[in-house]
Amino acid sequence: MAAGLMPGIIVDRRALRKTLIERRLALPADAWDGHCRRICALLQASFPQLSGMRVGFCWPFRKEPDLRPLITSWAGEGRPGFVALLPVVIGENRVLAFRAWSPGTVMVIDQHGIPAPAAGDFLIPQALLIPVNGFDAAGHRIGYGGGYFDRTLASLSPRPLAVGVGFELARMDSIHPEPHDQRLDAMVTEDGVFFPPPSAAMARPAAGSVASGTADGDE
Ligand SMILES: Nc1nc2c(c(=O)[nH]1)N(C=O)[C@@H](CNc1ccc(C(=O)N[C@@H](CCC(=O)O)C(=O)O)cc1)CN2
Ligand SMILES: Nc1ncnc2c1ncn2[C@@H]1O[C@H](COP(=O)(O)OP(=O)(O)OP(=O)(O)O)[C@@H](O)[C@H]1O
Repeated sequence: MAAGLMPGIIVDRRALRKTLIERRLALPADAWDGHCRRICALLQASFPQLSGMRVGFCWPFRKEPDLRPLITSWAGEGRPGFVALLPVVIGENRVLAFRAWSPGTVMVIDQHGIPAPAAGDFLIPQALLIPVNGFDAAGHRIGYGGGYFDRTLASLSPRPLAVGVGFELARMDSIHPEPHDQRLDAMVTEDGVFFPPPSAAMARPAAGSVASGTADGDE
C-alpha cells in the first residue's frame, strides 16, 4: 500500500497531504486522462440517480479528476432536477456554499486559486462528488486541510450523498481519522467503485487492523 502507515503513528497531515499532492501531480498526462475517463464512466454507470439531482462537483485543481465531461453528459440527458453545482468559499472555517455551473458560467478565481461561479443563488446539493488527496478503505478522506467538506457534510440535513473521487495513488491503509472527519458513502477511482463498511466500529479501528472496503464488482 503506497502511502500506508503503521497504526499508532501520529500522522503529520500537512506532510502527508504534500506527499499525496506531489504524487498526483507527477501522473503522466496520458495516464491522468485515462483515469479521468474511467472515473467518469464508473460514476455514470454506478450512480444513474445523480443525473436527476443537484450535484456538487469540483473544478479540477492540481490534477484532480476532471468530471466536466460527465457533468456535460448528465446535463445533455435533460432530466428534470439536474443542476451541476460548484463550491464557493464564503470564508475560512465556514461551510461551503454552492452555485449552479454550466459551460457558459462566468467564473472568478477564489482565495485558494480555484475558479468558482461569480454570481447566482446559493443552492443546496443533494449529492457531492468530492475530490480526495488521500482516502482509506473505511471511507475517510484527506483534502486540502480547510475542513470545508467535513463542515459542509456535518451541517446539511438531509446529508447529501458523499462520493469521493480520486486515483488509486491516493489510497492508504488508514488516514488516521480525527473526530470531525466525515466518512464518504462511496469512493470511485480508476479501478472501481468502493463502498466502505457501514459499521462505525469498523470505521474507527481502535488498534491494529484496518477495515477494508468492498468493491462492487464493476471490473
Ligand atoms: N477543486 C477543488 N475545489 C475546491 C475544493 C477542493 O478540494 N478541490 N475545496 C475543498 O475543500 C474547497 C477549497 N479548499 C481548499 C483549501 C485549501 C487549499 C490550499 O491551497 N491550502 C494550502 C495550505 C494547506 C495547509 O495548510 O496544509 C496548500 O495546499 O498549499 C486549497 C483549497 C472548495 N473548492
Ligand atoms: N464540523 C466541523 N466543525 C468545526 N471544525 C471542523 C469541522 N470539520 C473540520 N473542521 C476543522 O477543519 C480543519 C481541517 O480539517 P481536515 O484536516 O480534516 O481538512 P480536510 O478534510 O483535509 O479539508 P477539506 O474538507 O477542506 O478538503 C481541522 O482543524 C478541523 O478542526
